[in-house]
Amino acid sequence: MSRAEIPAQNAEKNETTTPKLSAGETWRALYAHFRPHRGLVALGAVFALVGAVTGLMQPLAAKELVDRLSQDESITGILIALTALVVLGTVIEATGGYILSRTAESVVLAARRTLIGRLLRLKLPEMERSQPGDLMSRISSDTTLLRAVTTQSIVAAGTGGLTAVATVVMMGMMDMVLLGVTLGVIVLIGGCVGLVMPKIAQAATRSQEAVGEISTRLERAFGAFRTLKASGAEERETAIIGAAAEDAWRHGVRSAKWESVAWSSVGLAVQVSFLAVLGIGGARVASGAISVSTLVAFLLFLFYLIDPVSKLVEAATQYQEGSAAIARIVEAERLETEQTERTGRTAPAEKTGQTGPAASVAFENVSFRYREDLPPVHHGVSFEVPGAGMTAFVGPSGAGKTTVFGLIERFYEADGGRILIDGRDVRDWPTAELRASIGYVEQDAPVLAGTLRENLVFASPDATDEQIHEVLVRARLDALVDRLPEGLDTVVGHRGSKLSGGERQRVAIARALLRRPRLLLLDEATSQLDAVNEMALRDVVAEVSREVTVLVVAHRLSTVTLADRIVVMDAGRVRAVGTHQELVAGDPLYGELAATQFLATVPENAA
Ligand SMILES: Nc1ncnc2c1ncn2[C@@H]1O[C@H](COP(=O)(O)OP(=O)(O)OP(=O)(O)O)[C@@H](O)[C@H]1O
Repeated sequence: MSRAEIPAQNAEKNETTTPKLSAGETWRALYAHFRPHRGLVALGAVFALVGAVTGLMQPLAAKELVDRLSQDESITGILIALTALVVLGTVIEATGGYILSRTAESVVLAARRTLIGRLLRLKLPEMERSQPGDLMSRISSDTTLLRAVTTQSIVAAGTGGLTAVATVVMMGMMDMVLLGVTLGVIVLIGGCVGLVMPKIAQAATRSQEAVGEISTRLERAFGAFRTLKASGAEERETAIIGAAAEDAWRHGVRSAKWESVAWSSVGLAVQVSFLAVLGIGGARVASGAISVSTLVAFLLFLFYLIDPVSKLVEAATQYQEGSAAIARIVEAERLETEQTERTGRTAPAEKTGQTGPAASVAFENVSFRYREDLPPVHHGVSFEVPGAGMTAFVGPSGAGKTTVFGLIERFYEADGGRILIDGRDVRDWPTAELRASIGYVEQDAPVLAGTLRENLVFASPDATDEQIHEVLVRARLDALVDRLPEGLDTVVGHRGSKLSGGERQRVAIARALLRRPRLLLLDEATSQLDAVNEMALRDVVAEVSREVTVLVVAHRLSTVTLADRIVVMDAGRVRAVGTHQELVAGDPLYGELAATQFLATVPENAA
């Protein structure tokens, strides 16, 4: 993999490039995360401040100690006071540090919860535009960068600033000339630190983007692991993901470089001022302008200035990293979500053992396109399906059959016409209630990582063992469960990889049935099933359709011949509706499909 290929790879994920937030927007976004925790942060700040003040009193005690020593006075009292100050200061600072770290974790938790809640409610088109891996890295990696900026760095900036001012005032009280020298050095070097700050933010943004790219690529590879292996693509993908990791490393190193420039500037500022104060202060002691104890106290104050100045620099660098992360978090938060809140009405899935009447479905002149820049997929689709019975949708690949299901589920909004379920426009149904009435089995019959039981109860977590057993029998899965070493608690592997294609399909049907739907949408797998599996599936669907409205995107003759009615779709339109025999005789496209695509002859008992 040459370096030249990497920009091309990145070009694909244009849509996930971090937006630039203005300074005000960045601050407001960070403040929104900090706001709910401001009480605890304030408490942490008070502790930090008290700790700093006790630290600040130590030079005064030390000055008193030196003075008493030089005047041959007792130092016991002042020694005890100094020890108490040190111990107290340490305890207070440690408590403040704990409060702040705990609050920082709470900020991360709240940010993660919000993001998880929003991302799982994304509108489907938004999800299709995004990179799931990159979105995952925003939840896992970017949120951790909020940890410091919303707590420690705010407190560090506040307490550091206050302590620095107090220290400077005390230094001024000791000697204005030495203070002038100290501030001169600090301001000069501080200016240089200010120049490198934006570079830290830039490097942090790039680094986070590269981490997102790693997640995106990994998600792609793990999602098609068999294909990856069968294609012999391991090395290529390793190189691509490795290049993204290298990108993250490069920008991390760049950020570390600028951070170390900032830190060494702080060290330099302190050392140069220390030497300057020592030289000029020594001369002032020699000339009698100040006493030795004043010089000692001033040097101790200078020593104490290191901490607040370091805190200010640390706060500034953390702010740069936080601003990189917050831009990516804000972008994810701005993605459009669905309103799927539940209404007062109980959804069928929540009733115990009760199935409502089978739902009727009607499309009235529906038109739809997936995106403005894509051609329409439906050009005025109309059909009517009464309650119960089975309706098969057939047609050439790309005719718009699966899209019918996406519109019924309201994953997408139709651009024109109406879709009626039980005579009621889907736009007037509360989304949660609408979906609770529907069982949906996708074409690739997704089975989730976990146990068979977890898969079955995914859509109806309150299902009883009896209900589970009932659907297992209906989906002809009971024999499989008996065979499995741990029965329902057998782990089925990532995406159900330990099950056969037909078993996966029946698990998906069982899951949908457990929801006790009034309408079952079944997108039949295009892959061929063996005769036993095919028969099992056919029987299950036929049985279910006696009491539930079943719509099937059919790819097999065995399914089609079972249907009460067949809707023939072509290029986004319904061209004919009828039974198998009517259509074989009356519709040339159907006749051709029956003869070729279904790859089988009509069974003798066909309807
Ligand atoms: N999420 C999507 N975004 C953009 N275009 C899409 C999307 N899903 C499907 N399409 C396009 O819409 C058209 C209809 O797709 P649809 O899946 O409804 O066809 P189908 O009749 O079910 O096909 P098949 O029998 O191959 O499953 C196709 O041209 C497809 O490329």
